[in-house]
Amino acid sequence: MSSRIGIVGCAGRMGRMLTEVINRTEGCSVSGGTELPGSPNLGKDLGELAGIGALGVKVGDSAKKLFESSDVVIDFTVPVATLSHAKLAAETGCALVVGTTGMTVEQVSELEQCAAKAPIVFARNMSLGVNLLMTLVQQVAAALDEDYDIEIVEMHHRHKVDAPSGTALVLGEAAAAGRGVALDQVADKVRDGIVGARKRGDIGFATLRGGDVVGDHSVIFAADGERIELGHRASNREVFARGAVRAARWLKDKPAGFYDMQDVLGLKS
Ligand SMILES: NC(=O)C1=CN([C@@H]2O[C@H](COP(=O)(O)OP(=O)(O)OC[C@H]3O[C@@H](n4cnc5c(N)ncnc54)[C@H](OP(=O)(O)O)[C@@H]3O)[C@@H](O)[C@H]2O)C=CC1
Ligand SMILES: O=C(O)C1=N[C@H](C(=O)O)C[C@H](O)C1
Repeated sequence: MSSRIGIVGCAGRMGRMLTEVINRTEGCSVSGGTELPGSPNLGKDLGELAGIGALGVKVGDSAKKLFESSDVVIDFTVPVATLSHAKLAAETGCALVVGTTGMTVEQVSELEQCAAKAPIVFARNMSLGVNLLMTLVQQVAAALDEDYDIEIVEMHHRHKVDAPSGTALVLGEAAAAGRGVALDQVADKVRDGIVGARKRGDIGFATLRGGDVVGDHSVIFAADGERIELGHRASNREVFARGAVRAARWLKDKPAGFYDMQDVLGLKS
C-alpha cells in the first residue's frame, strides 16, 4: 500500500523539495502540507509551489488534520513548531521524521519523550554522505592524540538562522566520542578578541554564511607538520529530501521509538 506522507512547513526550501521527491517516489504520495495560519501560501497547490505542476493538494494550516490523515509526517521547520508537531505525533501515533536543527538539549529531550508514543526519526543531516562521514570522523579522532587539533568549518546560505549548523555539531560529537570526551566539555564555538592560545584538546567551530551555499562541512585535524581534512559538500537539497523520504518509508511499520539516520541506513554496528 502507498505511504501517505504529509509535509509540515511545505512552502519552505526543504518543504518544496520534499513535495518534488515524494511525488516522484514510487509507492509514496503527498497527503497534504501545512504552513502557519496567516501564511500567504495557504490554499496554494503544493505541486505549484514546488514548481512541478498542480497535484490537487492544497496548503492547509491544521497540523492536527495532517497527522490524522498521514502515515508519516516530515518536519523541516523551526524548533518550537517541531515540538508541537511531535506532541501531535504522540497523540495520534503517526510516525514523524524530523530534520529541524537549532534545538536545545532540553528540546531534543522533549522530542525523545514524544517518541515513547510514536516512532520518530531525528537527524540533523539526512544525507548518506554526512552519515558516513560521522563514522570516519569518529575513527580518525580515535586514532589520533591531542597533538592533532580538531577544527570544524561549515558554510551555508545567507538565510540560515542557527549556528553552528546541526551537522557541524553532529560531527563535533563524533570527534569527541572518538576521543572519549563529551563535546560540551571541549567545544569552542566563538572566538572574538584576545581569546588566548588554543587550548589543547578543544574542538573548535567556525561558521560561514553567504550566498546560496547548500551545505559545506570540513573536519580538520591539524598537527605540527601535517593536516588531515575530511569533508562533505551538498550541491543540492535533494540529498536531504531523499534521505528524509527513505526515513519515512523505513519508519512506516516501526514501533514507537527514537531513531536516527544511522538506524535507517543500517550503519550501526
Ligand atoms: N536534517 C537535514 O538534513 C536538514 C535540515 N535542515 C533544517 O531544516 C530546517 C528548515 O530549513 P529550510 O527549509 O531551509 O527553512 P525554511 O525557512 O525555508 O522553511 C521552514 C518552513 O517552515 C514553516 N513553518 C514555521 N513554523 C511552522 C509551523 N508551526 N507549521 C507549519 N510550518 C511552519 C516556515 O514558514 P514561515 O517562513 O512563514 O516562517 C517555512 O515555510 C532548518 O532547521 C534547517 O537547518 C535543512 C536542510 C537539511
Ligand atoms: O539549514 C540548512 O540549509 C541546512 N541545515 C542542516 C544543518 O544545520 O546542518 C543540514 C544541511 O547542512 C543544510
